[in-house]
Amino acid sequence: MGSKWQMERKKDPYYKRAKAEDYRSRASYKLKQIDKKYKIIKKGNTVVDLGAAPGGWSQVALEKVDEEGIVVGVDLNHIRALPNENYYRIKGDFTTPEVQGKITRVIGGKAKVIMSDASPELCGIKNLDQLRSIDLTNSVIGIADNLLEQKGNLVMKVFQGPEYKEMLDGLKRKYRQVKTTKPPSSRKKSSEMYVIAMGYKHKVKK
Ligand SMILES: C[S@@+](CC[C@H](N)C(=O)[O-])C[C@H]1O[C@@H](n2cnc3c(N)ncnc32)[C@H](O)[C@@H]1O
Repeated sequence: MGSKWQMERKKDPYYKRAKAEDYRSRASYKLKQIDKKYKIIKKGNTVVDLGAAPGGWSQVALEKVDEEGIVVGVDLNHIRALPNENYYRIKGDFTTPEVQGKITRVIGGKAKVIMSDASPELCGIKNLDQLRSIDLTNSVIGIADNLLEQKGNLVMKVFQGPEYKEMLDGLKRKYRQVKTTKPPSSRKKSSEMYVIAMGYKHKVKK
């Protein structure tokens, strides 16, 4: 007998599908559903996957970019290797200049897509968790400011909190189009949302 969480997971259709289709995570379907709707990743793109372990989003991105593009997965945790020669892994904290420098060196220029499914480590204290979430979101937006090429796309997971609207307004000034979505594979009880910011314009000074 497993735990309640393990039992629920076994019944989850996306978990079963991920196992059957050889994806490392049920989260793969979130990116598939987002990309089907917004067409954010194209053949030949350079994609940076922030908070990539175990690698489900990276697998989907690799299918999309094909052999002509590259995907870089970054995580605090080890990401097991994938067979694709155009997949690069970086272990570390992407909020640090050191890891950001490594990403820049690996892509050798700018990225067409920055995506982040990163979740902060939650401690259960609401205010503190909200702050951690905002910090992580701001880091992802800052990385996109530095690494995205003109007309590039950003996809990131966010948790709705007090600064949510302000964050969206900030993105609307920098991107041609900003959408929010909760893909069908995102659990209803989770407060996560995904922001899709398309067509990066330029860095806007506050
Ligand atoms: C929900 S998982 C990502 C799942 C992934 N999209 C997939 O499909 O397999 C969130 C990940 O974000 C990573 N993460 C959170 N904060 C991070 C940070 N500052 N630097 C690097 N990775 C981070 C965690 O270690 C965790 O592996």
